[in-house]
Amino acid sequence: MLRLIGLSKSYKAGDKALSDVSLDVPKSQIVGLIGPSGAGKSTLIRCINRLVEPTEGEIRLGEVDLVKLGTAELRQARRRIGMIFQEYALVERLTVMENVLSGRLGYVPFWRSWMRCYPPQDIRRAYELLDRVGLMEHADKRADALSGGQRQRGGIARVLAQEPELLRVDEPTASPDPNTSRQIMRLLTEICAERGLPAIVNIHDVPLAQQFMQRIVGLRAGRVVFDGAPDALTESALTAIYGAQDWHAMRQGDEEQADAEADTARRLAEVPA
Ligand SMILES: Nc1ncnc2c1ncn2[C@@H]1O[C@H](COP(=O)(O)OP(=O)(O)OP(=O)(O)O)[C@@H](O)[C@H]1O
Repeated sequence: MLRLIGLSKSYKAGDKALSDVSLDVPKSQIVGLIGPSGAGKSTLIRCINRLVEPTEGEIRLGEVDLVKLGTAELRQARRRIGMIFQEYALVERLTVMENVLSGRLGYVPFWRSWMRCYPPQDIRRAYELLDRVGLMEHADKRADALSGGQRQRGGIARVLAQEPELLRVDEPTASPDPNTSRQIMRLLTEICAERGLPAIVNIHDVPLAQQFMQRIVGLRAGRVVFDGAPDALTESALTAIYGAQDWHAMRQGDEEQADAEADTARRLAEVPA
């Protein structure tokens, strides 16, 4: 369980990026964080493992307030917090297997990682994870030989190798292919349910968030202005999050994209086999 209590962040330049944010994310719950550019989504995600130091508030993971930890304890605690990035999911020149094993770096002695000599149980576990994300037959390929969606799956396996108690996910849906985005979201939601993992997902695609998230938190100018189930995200809630003008522009953009996708599908259907 993750508990944020009265979290605030002011950057040196004077911007108040977060104001008094309080959130509880119980086990297995996957929360979509939405909001306009500059609302504070990345700041919130980064504050959780103190990559950005909060100005005020508490960050409780289980019984521990991460804000109070010293450097060595924080390093230990960070192993329990997985981060999945949209880009840079894997180290390209390493194999998929080596990438997954690198999730164990925080747990094995330095010489083992340097020699790439991981304990047998870590290797067994890495194979299980590759199997779970559907990459078993790609284990020995270099990461740069994978498609974008496969790399994201590899990134998920690597984070799971870390045995996290919490997942933070940065924009998993920036993929140009909507099918890939949906597959990745489905995989993430299944994995959170299977492992009882709480997750916070920084997500720009509102319809996708509504489809896959159990709960949506809307930020605007560093404050939580919506916190509820996806079907409670009405026009007026979206206007409170994005502002009337931006929300209508976004919706129009979505409709244009849906039209373009339908048009492409129609054309493809017309092409003789
Ligand atoms: N390193 C920094 N130094 C100073 N101000 C910052 C820094 N990082 C972010 N900010 C400011 O904090 C506010 C929140 O930014 P943040 O990046 O968290 O928003 P966001 O919701 O993630 O935006 P986006 O969707 O565009 O990524 C913005 O006003 C931004 O200019």
